[in-house]
Amino acid sequence: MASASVVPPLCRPLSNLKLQFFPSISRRATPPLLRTNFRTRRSSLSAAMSFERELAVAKKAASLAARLCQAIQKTLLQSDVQSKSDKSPVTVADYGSQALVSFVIGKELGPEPFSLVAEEDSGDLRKEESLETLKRITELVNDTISCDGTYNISPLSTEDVLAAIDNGKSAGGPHGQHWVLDPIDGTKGFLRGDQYAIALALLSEGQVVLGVLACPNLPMAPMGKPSQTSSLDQSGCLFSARLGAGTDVQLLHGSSSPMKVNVSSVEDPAEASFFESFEAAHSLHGLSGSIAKKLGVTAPPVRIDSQAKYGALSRGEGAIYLRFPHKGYREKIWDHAAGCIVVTEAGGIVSDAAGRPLDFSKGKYLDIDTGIIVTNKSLMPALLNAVQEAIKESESSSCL
Ligand SMILES: Nc1ncnc2c1ncn2[C@@H]1O[C@H](COP(=O)(O)O)[C@@H](OP(=O)(O)O)[C@H]1O
Ligand SMILES: [Mg+2]
Ligand SMILES: [Mg+2]
Ligand SMILES: [Mg+2]
Repeated sequence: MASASVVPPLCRPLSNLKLQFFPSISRRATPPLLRTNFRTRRSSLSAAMSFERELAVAKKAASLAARLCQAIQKTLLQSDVQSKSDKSPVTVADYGSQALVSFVIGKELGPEPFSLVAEEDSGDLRKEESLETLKRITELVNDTISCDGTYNISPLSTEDVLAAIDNGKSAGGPHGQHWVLDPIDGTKGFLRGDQYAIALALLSEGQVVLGVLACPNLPMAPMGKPSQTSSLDQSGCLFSARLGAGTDVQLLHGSSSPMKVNVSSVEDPAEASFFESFEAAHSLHGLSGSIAKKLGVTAPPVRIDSQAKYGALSRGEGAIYLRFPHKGYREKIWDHAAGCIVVTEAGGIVSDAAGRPLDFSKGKYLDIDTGIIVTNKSLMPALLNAVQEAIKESESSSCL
């Protein structure tokens, strides 16, 4: 475990950086109707159908969690901790982020319990040898809340933090409403100082109805094109999407207005570029290469970590995302739920390798055929053909 000295004092760098762009969701300003439980809310058509308030809560939660992750990643890079085999600072960030998101949802939409399907649980943290780590996480969570200033509460105890993390134990499924959280998606990218995302979605009756991706290291200016305004490059992006309402992007921290985004309209594969995982262990780079070749894509793959790939695609950067895990790997819903709605609301299509839409209603795993492919409506038919041919070829060559 890393020493307490690597934990940054959050208040100092963050004290003047309150989340000023969410004043509308302060508890006091919330109409009483919207503070009732989910079942009651569903009886109010306008509130139930729009999910506007839930989206504002999701943006607030993900942004606050991003604050904590950014502070930890900065320290990781400065102190070179990422080169050690001990990955505990990441664990601290994962737990802290999950606790914060759970805390914000509970504060904003409580007091009734909510259902959260999340990646982390508190099992290891409850062990005696983890007490110092738990105290550090608690301190980080309290610092982040107090620097933000929205919630005037007494500091959370270690038990409060454990309970907030364990809110994420829900199994999901086809009925009711379930928040779906990946507190840090792209852990390996986070360690390298590369891309990662805080990914939060809401499932209602088995369907993803909203999603946000906080991408602290993804600049507002498209990759490879530095913006004229350096502050734009420093903030990171917050993507948000609501069913039927499109996808927006805005600065992760700051007061920019959300801007509507659309996926690429490229129709000629020769002009398309494609994303895939940075980590070869997460996706078969050889298979994507042969698909790209069949399709006529000439640009080399763009390899980045996390659901930042979905965010980048939603704003028209690149035209295709290919993900083919090694045999036996089961995809989890928190790795795709937010990214999926961010892309589909921007006009894209997300499917498995057989062309079926992803089904988020089956619990924490996605039951998918072979892989996940994402592109625009024009390219999808040709992409599906190329995918199926390439898979057939790779299967027959592995039988030889
Ligand atoms: N063998 C494997 N095959 C496919 N995905 C894997 C994997 N091992 C881990 N992952 C998932 O890949 C995610 C990162 O995706 P990407 O490669 O696009 O950055 C990880 O999310 P976490 O970082 O949240 O654990 C993890 O859930
Ligand atoms: Mg993940
Ligand atoms: Mg994760
Ligand atoms: Mg993980």
